[in-house]
Amino acid sequence: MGRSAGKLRALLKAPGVLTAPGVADGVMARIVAREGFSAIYMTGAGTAATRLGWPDVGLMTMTEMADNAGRIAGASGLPTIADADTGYGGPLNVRRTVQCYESAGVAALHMEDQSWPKRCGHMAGKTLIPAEDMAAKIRAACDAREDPDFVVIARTDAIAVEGFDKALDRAKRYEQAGADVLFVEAPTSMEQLEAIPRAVSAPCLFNMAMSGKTPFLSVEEIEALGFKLAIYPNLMLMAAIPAATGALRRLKSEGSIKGMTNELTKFTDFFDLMGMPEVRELEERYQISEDARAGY
Ligand SMILES: C[C@](O)(C(=O)O)[C@H](CC(=O)O)C(=O)O
Repeated sequence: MGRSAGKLRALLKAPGVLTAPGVADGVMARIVAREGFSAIYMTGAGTAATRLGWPDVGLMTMTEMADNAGRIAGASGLPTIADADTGYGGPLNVRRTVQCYESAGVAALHMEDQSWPKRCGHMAGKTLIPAEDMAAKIRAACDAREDPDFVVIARTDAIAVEGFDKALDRAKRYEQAGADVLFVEAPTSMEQLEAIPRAVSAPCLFNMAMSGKTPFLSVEEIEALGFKLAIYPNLMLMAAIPAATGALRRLKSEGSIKGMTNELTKFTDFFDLMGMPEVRELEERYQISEDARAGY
């Protein structure tokens, strides 16, 4: 996990678009690492869903989010880009947010210009803070980082509230305030998507949300548009929900799990995914036998 922000900066400089699947827990984080992705994203919507069973409407607190982000960074070992909602207050709160995320082992956070309580960027009913207040929060975030490589991503939710041109004005303003990466939330057309990376010189983030507001584009198309980082916030959760629902329905209808065991992850594969080979190696290194364990 050490120097993960530096690793993320290097990945952002490399050719191509950096693809960061979104997760909210350690199991999903392990899958992303096993499947060979080089960066990971902590979704706020998925975190609210996974931790609380509630939607993304500003119910999670800063420390809960930082804690979850740290667990994901730890379980995946990957440079972690984490949702930090609005930064949880004014510039002073933002400073503390950056410090907490950084000490949790996160490489980057994104912070948006919505007022609190925020809502998922793809939902109706958003409101914004003034651009100058957001610019001050971005300056505070940049000042607060201890590792100069820690990546500050500024998000604007202005498209749905003030229109596309104002959203681009905000993005430019946030770039001047020091944001390393710009995230213009919920563009709705190819014209908008083409204009965003051209409007600023900092790298841009593409949010492949599942709402359908933003066109579903391939990684090649995202790259051709000039975006540098693509997040897939809830892809894995959306894939897991029908699978889990199907298993429960079969349990109900068949009264047993016997008929589905071939389709399920095997017990040993599950623990291997969770790092059992590493545990075995460590047990060997420290000579932790069953007898020794009995003495602890
Ligand atoms: C990026 C996002 O903030 C998230 O929480 O992952 C969400 C994603 C989503 O709900 O699909 C967003 O507001 O876009």
